[in-house]
Amino acid sequence: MKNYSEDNRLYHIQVAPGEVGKYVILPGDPGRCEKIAQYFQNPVRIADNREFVTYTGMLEGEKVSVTSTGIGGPSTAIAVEELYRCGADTFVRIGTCGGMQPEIKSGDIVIATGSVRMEGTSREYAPIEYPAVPDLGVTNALAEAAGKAGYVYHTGVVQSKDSFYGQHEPEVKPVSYQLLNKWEAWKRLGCLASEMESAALFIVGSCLRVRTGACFLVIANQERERLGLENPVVHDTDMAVRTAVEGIRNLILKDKNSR
Ligand SMILES: O=P(O)(O)O[C@H]1O[C@H](CO)[C@@H](O)[C@H]1O
Ligand SMILES: O=c1cc[nH]c(=O)[nH]1
Repeated sequence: MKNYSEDNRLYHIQVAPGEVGKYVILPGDPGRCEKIAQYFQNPVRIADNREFVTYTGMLEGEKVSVTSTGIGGPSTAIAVEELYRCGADTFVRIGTCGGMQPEIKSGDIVIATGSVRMEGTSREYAPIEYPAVPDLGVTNALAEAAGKAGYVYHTGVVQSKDSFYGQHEPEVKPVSYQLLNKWEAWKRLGCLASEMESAALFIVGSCLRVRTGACFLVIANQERERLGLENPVVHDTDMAVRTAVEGIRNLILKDKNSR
């Protein structure tokens, strides 16, 4: 495998093999990394290149890391591929999302059991018939963490797309006929929320045969807005971050017990 780098570091994330743990938390926003790393013991900043910021520390005696993916499938796929080459094999995305069903409220947590592949990246890895699904063990560990903490959480299918503004202003786009009709279909099929990275994460994970999972903070819900229901905007990602960190802790403990 070619690193395209003069030293041992992977080209985009600028991390060298061995500098990350097997367990990696993946926020989209680089600004979220330091906050997440504070939940680790002895966190060390490893790299900061483009949208990819990485810290490594310890949790339950295991090396764990956090690397930001930036927005969207292409940079998420790069982060996962390069982290895998550095030794990671378990990936948990923590992101923000917009609710799609009336019962999904701002401040709730959504845990993905699958993702609609309305994005381009995953098509360069697997035929569209193949489902974007996370690992069941990782997903259960996240649900257990959210439940134990007493958070309001929902499990179900989320929609991954490439255009944030295609989600929020579909009517002014030249392809409004497509965006609006598909959004309606996803809603009728019961999609809980919309975000931009989980389909790529799950499909790249399937290709690499590694474990993936994803949890999200619902920041708002345009469908509640449309129905005239209360819809405040919530920005504090702490509950979703804790769900990811405690989910990883659950997995570490389970993995140790099954060795
Ligand atoms: O909060 P993050 O993890 O970036 O996730 C969501 O927020 C961004 C859009 O605002 C997209 O990346 C979307 O998936
Ligand atoms: O509505 C939203 C909120 C966060 N991220 C998205 O992709 N959409």
